[in-house]
Amino acid sequence: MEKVPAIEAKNISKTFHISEDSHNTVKHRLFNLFNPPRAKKVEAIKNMDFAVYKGECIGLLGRNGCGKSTLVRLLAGVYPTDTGQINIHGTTLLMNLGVGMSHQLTARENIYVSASVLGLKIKEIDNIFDKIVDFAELREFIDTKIKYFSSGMVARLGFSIAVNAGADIMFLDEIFAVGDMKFQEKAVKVFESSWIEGKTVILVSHSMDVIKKYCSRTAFMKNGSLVFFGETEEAIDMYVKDNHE
Ligand SMILES: Nc1ncnc2c1ncn2[C@@H]1O[C@H](COP(=O)(O)OP(=O)(O)OP(=O)(O)O)[C@@H](O)[C@H]1O
Repeated sequence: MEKVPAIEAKNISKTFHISEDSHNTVKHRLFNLFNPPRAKKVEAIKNMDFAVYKGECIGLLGRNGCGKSTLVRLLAGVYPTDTGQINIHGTTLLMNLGVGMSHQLTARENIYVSASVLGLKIKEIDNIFDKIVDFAELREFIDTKIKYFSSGMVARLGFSIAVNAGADIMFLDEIFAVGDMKFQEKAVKVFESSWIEGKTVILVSHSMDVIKKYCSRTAFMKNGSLVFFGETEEAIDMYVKDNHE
């Protein structure tokens, strides 16, 4: 079958500039009037080149702080890149602890906002609204602002919107880590259903079992670099070795 690109990343990079504010007492500040806090550079993503094809389920592995979330945020358009170019072919949805959802809005409002960003018309959202609410099991909280939700509840809502509104490309950042057991079982069922067919999924997870089960190819990242992108088994071996270094 011919490979159709869903995501093309060419030479992308992202650096964060963090100020190290150690002068956090009045005394410290006075003594350091002419010695401003130092700025620290974090090269979160270093010159990456890769392509993901339509219908692939890709795993993303690497130790804490290696840049996984930054990479999916760049791909989903949450952050601009410093260099390079990202071409996305299709609608995207980033699902992690509430990114893309407004904490000042209720669950109901977030459903309408997120689904319209995915290109659905109000009538179409009306039609799938109940399905989204039931799948997320959040009916009694539907008019509650999501700032009062637990992280698992936000994850459930986001996943339910993703499943029912159906973006072409889905970035799922640690979705299996936040939900409770019942939700995880549900999420697994979705992965094993026809829903996944034709969709492109980037799955960030520290769970080897999940990655092994669903990902045809896996990327292994270290210190902001893409060290390997290929056979899932090989990527897992690298990740396990890296954890023992
Ligand atoms: N908004 C930000 N501002 C400044 N620095 C950031 C920002 N987001 C991430 N970083 C830094 O970039 C680096 C990569 O962070 P990132 O969250 O992408 O890692 P990760 O691989 O997703 O980690 P984890 O497995 O813990 O979720 C870290 O050093 C982090 O401190």
